[in-house]
Amino acid sequence: MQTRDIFANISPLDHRYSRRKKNFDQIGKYLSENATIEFQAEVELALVKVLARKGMAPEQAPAEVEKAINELTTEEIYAEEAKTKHNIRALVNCIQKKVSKDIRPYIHFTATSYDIVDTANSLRYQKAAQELILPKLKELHKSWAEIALHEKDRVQIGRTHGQHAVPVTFGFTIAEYVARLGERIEEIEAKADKLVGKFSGAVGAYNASSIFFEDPEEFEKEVLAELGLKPGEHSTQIVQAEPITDFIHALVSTFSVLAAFADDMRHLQRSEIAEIGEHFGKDQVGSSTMPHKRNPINYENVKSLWKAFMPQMTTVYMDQLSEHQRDLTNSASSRFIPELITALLSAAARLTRVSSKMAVDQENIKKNFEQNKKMIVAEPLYILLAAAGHPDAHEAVRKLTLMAQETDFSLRELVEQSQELQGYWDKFTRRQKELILKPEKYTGIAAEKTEKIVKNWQHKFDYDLKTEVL
Ligand SMILES: O=C(O)C[C@H](Nc1ncnc2c1ncn2[C@@H]1O[C@H](COP(=O)(O)O)[C@@H](O)[C@H]1O)C(=O)O
Repeated sequence: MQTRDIFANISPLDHRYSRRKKNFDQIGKYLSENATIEFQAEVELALVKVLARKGMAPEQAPAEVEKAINELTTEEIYAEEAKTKHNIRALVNCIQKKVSKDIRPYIHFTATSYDIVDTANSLRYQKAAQELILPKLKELHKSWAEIALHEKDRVQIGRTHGQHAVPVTFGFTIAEYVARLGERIEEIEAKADKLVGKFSGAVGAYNASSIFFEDPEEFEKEVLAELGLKPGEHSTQIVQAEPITDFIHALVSTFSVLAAFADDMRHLQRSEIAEIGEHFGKDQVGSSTMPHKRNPINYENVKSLWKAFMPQMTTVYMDQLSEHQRDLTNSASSRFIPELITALLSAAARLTRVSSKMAVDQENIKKNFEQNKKMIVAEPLYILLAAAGHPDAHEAVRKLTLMAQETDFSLRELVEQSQELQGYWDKFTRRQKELILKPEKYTGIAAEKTEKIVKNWQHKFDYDLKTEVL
């Protein structure tokens, strides 16, 4: 077996959930180990650029450093780390070896390792959010908006506690997720914008940079501005932990929305419910032993990935604690954040694929609705009786539902058989009576609300839908 074979990798994210996808190179651009080092080198370059601009480093320093970092390889840095046992010193040494003697002193000048590491991470996560995560999630969002709009009028039984409750529409069911994902997308956008860098040295008091700069905070701002970042209000050897914690929380809670959707859709695929289906390829196998099966494997995969990565949030919270001006216990743990992001991207891509080919079984949605039709109107009936002056409407209707369960009569028929209740019934308007006689009309404003939600997000995210929102 060749060592470069992708199946030699340990993480299933490499060989199973991302690498085989055509966008892996793009993911690797921000989340791979090569990217980690490239972004760190980019921060070292920004420092040299500012030093040269200030006349401290030779004029040609940025060009030389840029050339040097273009030639850097991850392998050589790891080989150097094997000697130094310090990854950032290894990076600095490798850059220094590639530039002329008079430029070497300005590599990493006044910096501590985490001026580089934390700044580079904020930068790559911010870019990953803008160029990778947000577009991918918006694609998924659009596919859900399409379904919501297309299905806005399709009456479906609403379920609470797994029991038939009162009617909604299938579009409304999906609109919940359009709203929840939309709000999370905005949250990711906001939290990515708030990621910060630092250039405040080994304990955050600008000890080294204040030797050379009258206003070291201004110098920090200049270096970070080269990269499009800002500093936080305070830093120690590391940036304040909260901006990255909030950013990852936004990602993980988004992942939870995806998992909740997947779980709901999986339940709607149960044999007894069968209201939707996953597209099934003609050569696809459902079960190795039961040839008839069509399993909701995609939804199950998303929930499973979420189970693997959602708990990582606990680690992120633990990384908020660092002793005094820092300890290194957040170092190894934070190296797994790219995996969490990759898993989220994989789940989003999978759900987009499945959602855009979702099969909605109109017959079964109707059949399930009809199943309990006579009970569904218990709620409007009791409310209308109360509004018509019945002193104990809830109890009266509860008794009717028990009778309805024991007989073939509908609630309406039982009302008709009771002189007392019929008296209240006669006070109902035509429209109110219709709600009891035709439970499928008892959907509240499900369709309008669906349309409103879709329209809101279509406007915000500026995408076209096949089904027009008027
Ligand atoms: O600017 C500095 O370096 C300041 C220094 N603190 C350190 N800051 C940043 N990195 C450091 C530090 N110390 C070690 N290392 C190196 O970090 C690497 C940790 O590797 P891993 O545990 O795999 O994540 C691994 O390569 C470690 O060697 C201090 O003494 O405060």
